Amino acid sequence: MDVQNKRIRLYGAGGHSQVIKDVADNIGYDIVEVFDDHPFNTNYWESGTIRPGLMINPDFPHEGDAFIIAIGDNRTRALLAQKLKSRFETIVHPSAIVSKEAIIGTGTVIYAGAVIQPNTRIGEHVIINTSASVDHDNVIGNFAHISPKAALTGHVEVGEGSFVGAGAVIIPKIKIGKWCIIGAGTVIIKDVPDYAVVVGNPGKIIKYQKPFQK
Ligand SMILES: CC(=O)SCCNC(=O)CCNC(=O)[C@H](O)C(C)(C)COP(=O)(O)OP(=O)(O)OC[C@H]1O[C@@H](n2cnc3c(N)ncnc32)[C@H](O)[C@@H]1OP(=O)(O)O
Repeated sequence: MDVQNKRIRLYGAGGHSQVIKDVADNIGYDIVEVFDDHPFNTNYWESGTIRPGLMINPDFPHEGDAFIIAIGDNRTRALLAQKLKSRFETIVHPSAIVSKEAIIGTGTVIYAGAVIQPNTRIGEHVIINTSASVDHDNVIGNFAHISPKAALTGHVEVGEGSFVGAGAVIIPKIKIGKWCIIGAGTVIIKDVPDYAVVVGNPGKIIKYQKPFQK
C-alpha cells in the first residue's frame, strides 16, 4: 500500500515560508498550495504558483487541507488566525528535541535544533525558531515568536504575541507580558510589562508598543 504524504497549505509566501517548507520536506509533508495577499510579489516561490489570499479573494477556500500561517510578524499571524476558518497543522523539525511532557498548540512551528523541556506549554501559532531553548515549566502564549538561539530558562512566561529576539537570555521565573519586544542579545532579569520594548544587558525598557487591536 502506498503511504501518502500528509498535505498542508501555507498562508504566506515570504522568507519564513521557506523555512516551513524545509521542515515539511523533512517530515514527509506535501505543501499543496501557497496563498499570499501579495501573490505577485514573491522571491521565494515560482511565479504563478502563489494563490491570492483571503484579503483579496472573496472566494478564498477556507475548507480543505490544514494550514500553517507562514508569516513571521506576530500581529499579522494573529489577525489571520482570526479570519481563517480552517484547520491548522503543527510541525516540528526532526532535529528538534521536544519533551513528551511538553504541550504544543496547533499552528505552531518548531525549527531545527530547538529544545523544549518538560512541563512547558506552548500556545497556538507560535514560532520556536532555530536552536531556541525553551526550558522546563515555561508558558509561551499564542502568536509569540522565540528567535534563533534565545535561551528561556526554567519557569519563564512569555505573553501572547510577544517577540523574543535572537540570542536573548531570560533568567528563571521571569514573566514577560503580552505583545512585548525583547531585543536581540537582551538579558532579562526582571518582569516585563505588557507592550514594552526592552534591550540591553541588563534589559531596559526603551519604549512601548501599541496595544493589539483584534
Ligand atoms: C531567522 C530570523 O531572522 S528570526 C528574527 C530575529 N530578529 C531579531 O532578533 C531582531 C531583534 N530586533 C532588535 O533587536 C531591534 O533592534 C529592536 C526591535 C529591539 C529595536 O528596533 P527599533 O525599534 O527599530 O529600535 P532602534 O534601532 O531605533 O534602536 C533604539 C535604541 O535601542 C538600541 N538597541 C536596539 N536594539 C538593541 C539591542 N538588541 N540591544 C541593545 N541595544 C539595542 C539602539 O542602539 C538605539 O539606541 P540609541 O537610542 O541609544 O541610539
